[in-house]
Formats: sequence, C-alpha cells, structure tokens
Amino acid sequence: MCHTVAVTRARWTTETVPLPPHALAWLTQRVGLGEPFSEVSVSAPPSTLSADAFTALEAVCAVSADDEDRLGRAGGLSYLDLLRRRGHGEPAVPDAVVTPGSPDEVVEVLKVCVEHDVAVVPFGGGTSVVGGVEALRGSKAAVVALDVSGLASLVSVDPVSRVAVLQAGLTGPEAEKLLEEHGFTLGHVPQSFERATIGGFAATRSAGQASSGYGRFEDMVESVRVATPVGEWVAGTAPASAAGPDLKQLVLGSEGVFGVITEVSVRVRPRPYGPRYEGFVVDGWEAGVALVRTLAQDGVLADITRLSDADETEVALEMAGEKAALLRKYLRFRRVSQPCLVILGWECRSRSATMSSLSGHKVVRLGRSMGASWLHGRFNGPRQRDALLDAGVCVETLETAAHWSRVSEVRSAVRAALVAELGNPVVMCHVSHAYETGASLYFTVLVPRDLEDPVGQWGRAKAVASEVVSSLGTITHHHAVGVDHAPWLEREIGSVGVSVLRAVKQRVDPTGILNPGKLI
Ligand SMILES: Cc1cc2nc3c(=O)[nH]c(=O)nc-3n(C[C@H](O)[C@H](O)[C@H](O)COP(=O)(O)OP(=O)(O)OC[C@H]3O[C@@H](n4cnc5c(N)ncnc54)[C@H](O)[C@@H]3O)c2cc1C
Repeated sequence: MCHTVAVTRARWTTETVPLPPHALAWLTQRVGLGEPFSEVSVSAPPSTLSADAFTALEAVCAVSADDEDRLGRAGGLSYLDLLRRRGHGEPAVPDAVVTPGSPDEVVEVLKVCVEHDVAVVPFGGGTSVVGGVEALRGSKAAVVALDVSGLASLVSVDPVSRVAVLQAGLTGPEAEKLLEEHGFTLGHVPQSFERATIGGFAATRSAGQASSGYGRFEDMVESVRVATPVGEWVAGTAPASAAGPDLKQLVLGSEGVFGVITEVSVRVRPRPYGPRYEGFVVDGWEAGVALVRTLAQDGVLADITRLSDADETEVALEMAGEKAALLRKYLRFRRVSQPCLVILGWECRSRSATMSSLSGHKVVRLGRSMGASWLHGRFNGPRQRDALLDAGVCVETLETAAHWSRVSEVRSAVRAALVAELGNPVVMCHVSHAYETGASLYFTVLVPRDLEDPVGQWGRAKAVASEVVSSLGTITHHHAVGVDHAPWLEREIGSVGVSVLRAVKQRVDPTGILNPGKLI
C-alpha cells in the first residue's frame, strides 16, 4: 500500500527545532518578524479518477485515493508550496497515488493511464522547489501521482568496473547504506539528501555539496532505464560512446515529461578514508571569487568548495552566538575587514594540491573545528526554514550559474532586484559549485512575510530575480525548471531548442499524459 510521505508535508521534520534566543533577537532586529501562521486544515477535493481507471490501476499495483495519501503528494517544498499547505493558495491535489513495485509495473501503469487518458506526475522524494511535482492535470480529467518509493533496491554492483544499478525510489541515505555494504559511495549529497531520490536526482540533474570532487549527478550516470507511454527505453551502455548524440542526456533533466526513470546505473567510488573539512576566511567577496577561480582553473578544487559572501558570513556568525565574538576579535586582529567564509572539504581529492595553490592568496585558516561545524549543520537549512516560517519570515532560495567574468555582476544584480522588490530583505549568497569557466551562485532571502499577500510577495520577487539571472546566467544551476522557471526556458535554450524538446515529447508521450505543465 501507499505510505504517506508526511502527514501534511508542511514541514521538513515533525520535530520542532526552535531558533535559539540570540538568533531570534538578531532576526527581530535585522529582518523583523511577521506573524506566525494560524492553524489551517487543508482538505482534498473529491477524486475525479473514474472507477474504471481506478480498477485498471489496482490490477497493476497499489493505488490509493485516500485524502491523506493524496495531500501527501500535493506539491513539493518551495516557499509557495509551503504557503499553500498553510492556507495561502490552492494546492493541486492528485486524484490518486499509485505505487508500482517494479519497472514492469511502471510500464503497465503508463499503459493504463494512456488508455484512460489520465495525467501522471512522477513523484520521488517530493523535494522539488520549482513546482516539479505539482499535480497539474493539463487537459486531462484526472491526474495520478506515480510514487516511485516501491522501487527501492540495489539491483547490482560491478566492483571491478565500479558501477552500481540503483532503483529510482531509493533515497540518498538508503542508496548510501546499500552501497556501503560493498565498500562504495556515490558521493552525491545535496542538502535535500535525506529525502530526495535517485530518480529525482537524475530527473533534475541535481548537484551535491561535494560536486567539485564527485561531479554533478549527470556526471555519475552510466545509463538510465525509463518507462515511457510507448515502451521501455534504456539509454547508455558503455563508459563512453560516439554512437550519435548521448541520448541519456535527454533523459537526465527531463523532469518526468519524457518518462519515468525506474533504474539508474551509476559510477561509484570507494568510501573515503579520513575525509577532512576545514574553514578559512578571506577578506571580501572579490578575494574569495579570485581564490575559488584559481583553485578551479588549477584543477585543485577541494571536493566541497564553498564561498560565502560577507552577508552570509555575518549571519553565520550571528547564529553562532557567543563563540562568534572571539572569532570577530581574531579576524580584526588579522586585519580582515569583510570576512567571507570559505569551507573546503576533501573526500577523494588531494588536500595538499589545494593547499599549495592556496598559498598564493591571503587567507586566514580557521581549522578543522569550523569545517566540523559546517559538516554538523550541513542539513540544517530545511529545519531552520520551518522555524523561520513559524516566526513569520518569508524564507526562500534561488540559484544560478555564470561565467567567472560575470559572477560578481550577477550577485550584485540579483541583490539589487530583490532589494528593490522586497524593501529591506537579508540577501545572502554563496558559491556552491565551481567549474573551470564559472560558478554557481546560491541566494537565500529573508524578509517579513507580507500578511495580506504572501504569495504575491514572493511571486513578484522571484519574477524580478529570474529576469536578472536569465539575462546574465542560467535560469537554474540545479533546482531544475518545473513550473516556476518554465516562462524563462525559451530565453535560455531558444525556440529551436524548445521545439526539439517538444518533438521528443510528442514521440515518447504522444497523448501528453506525463507531467503536464512542467519544463516545456
Ligand atoms: C531543502 C532543500 C534543499 C535542496 N538542496 C538541493 C541541492 O543541494 N542540490 C540539488 O540539486 N537540489 C536541491 N534541492 C532540490 C531537490 O531536492 C532536487 O531537485 C532533487 O533532485 C529532487 O529529488 P526528488 O526525489 O525529491 O524529486 P521530486 O521532487 O519528487 O521530483 C522532482 C522532479 O523530477 C521528477 N521525477 C522524480 N522522480 C522521477 C522519476 N523516477 N522519473 C522521472 N521523473 C521523476 C518529478 O516529476 C519532478 O518534476 C533541494 C530541495 C530542498 C527542499
């Protein structure tokens, strides 16, 4: 049977983790608090799935039209999703939840859905922050969420080639636990690791925190097995190939509009022996960008390479409480006027190579305790988001990537657009992933929630920021397109690009049942 993802999915965890008093005091003074949400109960509209379709699906696998199961798959985890679950805006609720238990059952479910003209939303961990799992029905009378949690096995491991085949519904921790038994790791740890799935990583071209060492998720994929309405499709056979364009890259990032990924064959690596994480401080954003660029262009990035701007560093220090006072004093003594925190972590790459390249830059070493503290809190963001929402704060993130020559321009332009739209928000930024030619920028925004129109408040802010990033960089470095970035896709890939994607969709999903309203 279906298992519910969480009772309402309005929170990341059911345990309330309140903000410490010093953090709350800082927040009140700098951001201002809004009003906590009043308790609302969100209900599911009646299911419109026909009895015939339900019976046909039931003949294939577990299917549920229970309200709780349906509400559990009504959207992802963007700020707007969370607002909907707190009574602001209408959540799109699927008419049923199907949970196939094998790749063959997924193929059968799609056949039934074609026959009964029912829309299908592939649902992994439901951590999309761009509307990717909104249960939109398009022109169809009914929509089902296809929950892949029943596909949760390690299919095979080839220790000689270091290749493992993982089913799509495995969450990050589940996949790592299974691989650990064979001495391997995938090394893919995004901040949503605890809930997101292998299929979701592939469908969104996810990037983990250690992407500089292990690569982005698409770099790890050897092949994908996909169920489409016209049959099964396996793309990718060898470590490298010149057999025409790489079709697996069409599936990676396809966000469930071409098919349901059921299995992913991935490159794995031996588990790291003695990983090491350290903190550093540089004086000012530009110095930090120059440092990370040097590491990237010298080919000596640490596996985890992360540079916070002065605002993000300031907030991190405020959140650290009393310990921060000592650190500030030390940094003043070292004549650092605009501290920007750098976290470097080595799991599979050489530390000495990074360190020798660092020697040409002015950096203050904070040592392993700062690295340990980052490691300890690496998944805290979503929990703190619960606490911030409870305090009446609008908190959301956005991300992009740009060439090195434009990285600082993008940061300034996004900040300016958000400040112009939101008044006096806190806008924090960090480089989260670095490449030879450029880097990604990840922004976190805090502002008191507009009590009258919280949906419009963030909708407008997101639109102005998207205008900026679409003119200077990519509309998304790793969050994917979903519903939220779709209006800007053509600007990025051009009308020919959009028509190529539409043509592929027409070929593999001729009646358009798969994930309506997403990507294209
Ligand atoms: C707190 C938080 C932190 C995050 N941090 C990161 C981060 O560090 N790096 C990062 O890359 N992303 C991050 N994300 C975004 C999100 O976690 C990723 O997009 C993730 O890859 C989605 O995986 P999922 O299993 O939750 O997919 P879902 O949210 O369930 O689905 C995402 C999209 O993929 C489709 N899909 C899902 N499974 C399949 C399948 N088997 N076959 C076909 N299509 C499918 C869905 O229809 C949807 O369009 C974060 C999100 C949150 C909420």
